Amino acid sequence: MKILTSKQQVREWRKSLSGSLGFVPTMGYLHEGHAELLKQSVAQCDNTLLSIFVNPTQFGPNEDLDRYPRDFERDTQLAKEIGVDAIFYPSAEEMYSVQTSITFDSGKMADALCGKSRPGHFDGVLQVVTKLFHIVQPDDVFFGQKDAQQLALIESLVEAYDFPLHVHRVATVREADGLAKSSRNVYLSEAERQEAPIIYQALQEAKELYLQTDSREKALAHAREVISTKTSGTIDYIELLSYPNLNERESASTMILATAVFFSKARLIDNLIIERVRTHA
Ligand SMILES: Nc1ncnc2c1ncn2[C@@H]1O[C@H](COP(=O)(O)OP(=O)(O)OP(=O)(O)O)[C@@H](O)[C@H]1O
Ligand SMILES: CC(C)(CO)[C@@H](O)C(=O)[O-]
Ligand code: BAL
Repeated sequence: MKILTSKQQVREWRKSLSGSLGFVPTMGYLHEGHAELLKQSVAQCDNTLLSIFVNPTQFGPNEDLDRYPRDFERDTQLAKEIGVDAIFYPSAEEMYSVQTSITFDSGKMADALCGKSRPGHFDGVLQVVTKLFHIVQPDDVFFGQKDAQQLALIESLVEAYDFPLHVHRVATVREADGLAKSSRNVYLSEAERQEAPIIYQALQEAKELYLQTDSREKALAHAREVISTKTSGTIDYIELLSYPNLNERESASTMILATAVFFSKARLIDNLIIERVRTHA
């Protein structure tokens, strides 16, 4: 497995390949969620590249850029076991040495959910993803449904700006007790880790309620009540929107029930996709 640290090395490696290239962008500190993305790429593509880059431009001034968990040795070992062909592991200087006045604006789709509480976050994500796609030139890219708003924005970027690649959606991988796997779960105290699975339980109950009653208000109130009474976390948002458009007013056949919850040192996100089957009398 090759470790590539410069854009030039990636370009040369890319040129040497035969067959298709699958690409899995990450911020490292890999877990089974990332492993699933990588396994799907290895199974479907002739070659797989993993990138590990904690992208500074998607972090707000008071967020966890400096303390974001890192373990490059362990990540390398896991990637090797899965059959990854190369890791792109650039420095921030390598990625951002060229100055430009051109900026990214994620627009309306970033006004909801995480975009609302992390202003500028998705502009940074789309900026780095655009750079990575141009450097790597993959045929297939793999993103997790856990970061549903990110996935929707990347799909929109790819479609609207004609990136010649296919975006694969990968279902959220969970711990045995239902907690969505996340690099940030390590920030949870023991007591918080015990109660964190309640987020997923609350979403499941609210989804059932929504399907039974068709009432957005009842579903959201239930999820809010369960999370606020049964965990010590503070709700950042709970929303029920159309997916992937993320529109509050639209009552679409595919909806997303999504939440973010602050614990003492971690902000966890989770969501469920709801397919509404219309029955005609
Ligand atoms: N539990 C999961 N199941 C499936 N995919 C996941 C899961 N967690 C992360 N991913 C995907 O892995 C890719 C890289 O995400 P990232 O490195 O930010 O991991 P993360 O665990 O989500 O970290 P964080 O806790 O910082 O959000 C993204 O496409 C993300 O959606
Ligand atoms: C897509 C990504 C690698 C861009 O930095 C990041 O937002 C992530 O890990 O989900
Ligand atoms: N997985 C999303 C990356 C971030 O929280 O910055």
